[in-house]
Amino acid sequence: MSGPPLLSVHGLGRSFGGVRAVDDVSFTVEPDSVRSIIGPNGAGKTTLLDLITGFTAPDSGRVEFAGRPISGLPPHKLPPLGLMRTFQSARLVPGLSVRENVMLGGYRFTRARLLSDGLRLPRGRREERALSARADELLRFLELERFAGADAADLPAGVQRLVEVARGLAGGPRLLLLDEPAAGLDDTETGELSDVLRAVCAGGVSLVVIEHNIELIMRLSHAVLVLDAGRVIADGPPAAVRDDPAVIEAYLGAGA
Ligand SMILES: Nc1ncnc2c1ncn2[C@@H]1O[C@H](COP(=O)(O)OP(=O)(O)OP(=O)(O)O)[C@@H](O)[C@H]1O
Repeated sequence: MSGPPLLSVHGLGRSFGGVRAVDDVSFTVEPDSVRSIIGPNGAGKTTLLDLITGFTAPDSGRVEFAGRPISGLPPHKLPPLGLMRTFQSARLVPGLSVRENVMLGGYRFTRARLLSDGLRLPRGRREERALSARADELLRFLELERFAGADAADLPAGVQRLVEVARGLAGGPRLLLLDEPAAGLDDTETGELSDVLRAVCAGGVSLVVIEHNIELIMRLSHAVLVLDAGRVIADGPPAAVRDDPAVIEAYLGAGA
């Protein structure tokens, strides 16, 4: 890991009424790394992701991605730059196949694209075939090809989470932000997810992972940011963060 950071967050802040949800948060994501964000419920983790990806406007601070300012850009401008995210709530689309769900992650909603799709022009069909081929390639990479034609809603939670990762990769990001990818998974499924995320990172995609599963965080991360009540209370390698008394008191508890 060397060179300038892939993502730089400087002094981000946002209040909702009287609640300072994110308070002067700064951190970086290095190329080819996994950066985790942990903290108690309500610590501001999802709001921080929303501020980085343009879903919520910050009231202070700025963000740079790959050396260019991205503060103020609307969410749909970020995937073409190489920044993708998944959502805690927006899961796979039921009624669509796994392949179709993955293809959704690769669409570029430009005006020209909507026109060529709407009119069924050759360009639209060509892009459709390219997206389908890319989806199959990703499903092979994640060893999910046997599920390609299945209805996404019929799959076990562990497989659905992996398909969400595939969908996040479909647009060819340099950085993928994952909001609680292990939510609802058992130990075996979490282990599989961990292997997949490692392989994704080794393949040149950096990750930001919000998670409550500390085992996963410790296994996966190069650096961990800890939030409490909107503020950074620790930032460093996983082992140092785990042993930090402030983190133990605010989040991990005596049993961790
Ligand atoms: N749109 C909103 N309007 C009002 N308050 C909000 C809004 N979004 C977040 N908050 C508040 O901001 C604080 C941070 O919430 P956030 O969801 O970012 O925390 P979190 O760390 O992601 O929590 P969890 O682990 O439970 O997902 C909370 O007090 C929450 O109630």
